[in-house]
Amino acid sequence: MLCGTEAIREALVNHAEAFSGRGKVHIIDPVFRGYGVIFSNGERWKVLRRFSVATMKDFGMGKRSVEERIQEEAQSLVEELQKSQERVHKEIDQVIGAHRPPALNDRAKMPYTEAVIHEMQRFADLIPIGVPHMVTKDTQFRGHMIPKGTEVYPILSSALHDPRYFEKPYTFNPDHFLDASGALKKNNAFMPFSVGKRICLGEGLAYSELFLFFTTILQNFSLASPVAPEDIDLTPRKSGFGRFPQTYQIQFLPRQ
Ligand code: HEM
Repeated sequence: MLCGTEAIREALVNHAEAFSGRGKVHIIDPVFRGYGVIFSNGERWKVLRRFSVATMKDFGMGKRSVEERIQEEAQSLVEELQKSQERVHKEIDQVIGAHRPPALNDRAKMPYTEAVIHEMQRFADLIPIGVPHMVTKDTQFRGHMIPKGTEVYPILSSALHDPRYFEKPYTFNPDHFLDASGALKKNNAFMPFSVGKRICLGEGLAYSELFLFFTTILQNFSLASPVAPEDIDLTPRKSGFGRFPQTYQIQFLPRQ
């Protein structure tokens, strides 16, 4: 188990090649049988990773077209949610007028929104024990000899709740990602997508979606809960390989 920000970074970034193997996930392995970019190893993984990155680039990842597609998706989600309140909307449209959808280059000017999204990902801690790695060769690490083939779990939760990097690790607080002047602050322990050679391949896409969906929804609605805030139970429904939240009721209140 790799616990804590430094241990995870030292292994997955400083010894990136040695720790780039994929360990076994026993309930999933019989399905994937070592195929697919997530569960493959060696030359097969290298080829698949290069192929996947190239394919995503061909499909326009990081280009304007993907941004537009996500905006459309976000917009249609908003439209779904707005259907029952069409009258209110007409009124809003007449009084306020049409708004342009949020765009990715707004991010730089929205440090607080960015901090909230970072904090949501940190607090949600979706993949607490990470996806197992495997050392590809005998490796000296922090005075220990780790034999080739050893499975290594980067405990992402230990970084996302590292008290040396987050003042109140178990409290939702966007200030964790803001400096004194209100600018977005990089935090080395923020690694919901992991780090190093096997870092999530969809990081850019997932983050773009989170930003565009979140800002599009909040541009159009205020969110509320029918339950008093102090009665909301934040204990996850299940916590194992994934950390699944409970089911909540949420109110989308169209903004005036
Ligand atoms: C919020 C959403 C997501 C989170 C939190 C997340 C997190 C992760 C994590 C922790 C890993 C393991 C990294 C490691 O082995 O150290 C991973 C791997 C991976 N993710 Fe994601 N992911 C997300 C969305 C996506 C999306 C949208 C895609 C596809 C477009 C994607 C594709 C992959 C792939 C292909 C790998 C395996 C990379 C490899 O083994 O080389 N992920 N992800």
